[in-house]
Amino acid sequence: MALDITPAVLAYVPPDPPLEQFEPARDRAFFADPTKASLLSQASSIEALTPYIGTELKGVQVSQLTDAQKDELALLVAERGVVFFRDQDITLEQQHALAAHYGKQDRDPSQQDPRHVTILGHDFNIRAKDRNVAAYHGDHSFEVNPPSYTLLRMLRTPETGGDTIFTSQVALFDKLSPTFQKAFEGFFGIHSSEKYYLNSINGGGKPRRAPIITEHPLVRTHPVTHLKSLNYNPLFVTGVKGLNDRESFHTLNFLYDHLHSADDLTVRWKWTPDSIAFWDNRVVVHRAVPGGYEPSSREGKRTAIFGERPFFDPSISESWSERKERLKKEKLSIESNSEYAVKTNGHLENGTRLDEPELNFSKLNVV
Ligand SMILES: O=C(O)CCC(=O)C(=O)O
Ligand SMILES: [Fe+2]
Repeated sequence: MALDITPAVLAYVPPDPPLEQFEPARDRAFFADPTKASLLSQASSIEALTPYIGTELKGVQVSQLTDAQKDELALLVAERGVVFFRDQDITLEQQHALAAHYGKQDRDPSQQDPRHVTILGHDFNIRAKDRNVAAYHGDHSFEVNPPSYTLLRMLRTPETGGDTIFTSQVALFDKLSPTFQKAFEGFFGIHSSEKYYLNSINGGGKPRRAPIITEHPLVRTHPVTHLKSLNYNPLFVTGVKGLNDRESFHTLNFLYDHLHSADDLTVRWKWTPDSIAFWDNRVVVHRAVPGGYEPSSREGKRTAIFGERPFFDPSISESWSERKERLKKEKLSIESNSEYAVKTNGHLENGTRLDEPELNFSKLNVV
């Protein structure tokens, strides 16, 4: 395999240097009303698709959101991992404008218009190949500043097939034993774009940047929710820093198993034309389900923005279960505090309940 690809790499010198680390603008979720009243009161239905991840909003056109609603959507995405919409009336330029609201757009070095990535249908055997979008991944996790808010809009979809699966890394961390949680909190994953780069070159592409290898904490703190999340994906994480080869191999195998047996922490989205998935790429991994449909019947456009450099700060972070426990206790002790009660037990005018204490991290959203 190495012999097949080496000559192509040697023959091609990419024009651009790697991106330097930068400080992104403050996460827009910090600007949101924690109750998200403006966004949610407009929705005709708010459906949590699974307990841990994924909410579908109906009756909302993302192209029509006010700036306040866009900020509230960021907070909802950060809390629920991924938010879905159907029947959206939005142009590519409007999609770019929406992305730009959230920060500096991730520029994909392999695309003609690097502001977005064109996603096509996938036709291969998921069991035979684990080097592409069928492998669980966080988009561009090898970047120094990997993407945070990421939006995929499907223009065309097959009648059946071509679904995408999203899994919560917050929940994946939470389901580890306390002993593994502690151990992993000290680890750094090695994220590499080498395979991605080689695939691109071997597919006839001319990526603008050389491959990069970046170390990121294996457990990260979400800057807004302050929840602890695993920061692993099998497509780009090639090793664990400081472990010897066998230790690294078996640790990655464990993580692979942990992720691939997490049906309970996962949502599977069936696309229809003009539907959207908007996810927080910092705390969610996803995979495309390939095969069984005509690839040319599927096309999407993905936009993303650069997030902060992943960090882990134990002094401000909690696991999902710790958060739930604390909110339960605090609620008991400050039940008479009406402001808090509104934030954690709000009801929409139309009667739809939106509290779910574990989904409401309002106390930390305002730091
Ligand atoms: O094709 C898909 O379903 C997912 C593609 C993907 O990985 C992405 O948009 O980041
Ligand atoms: Fe992806």
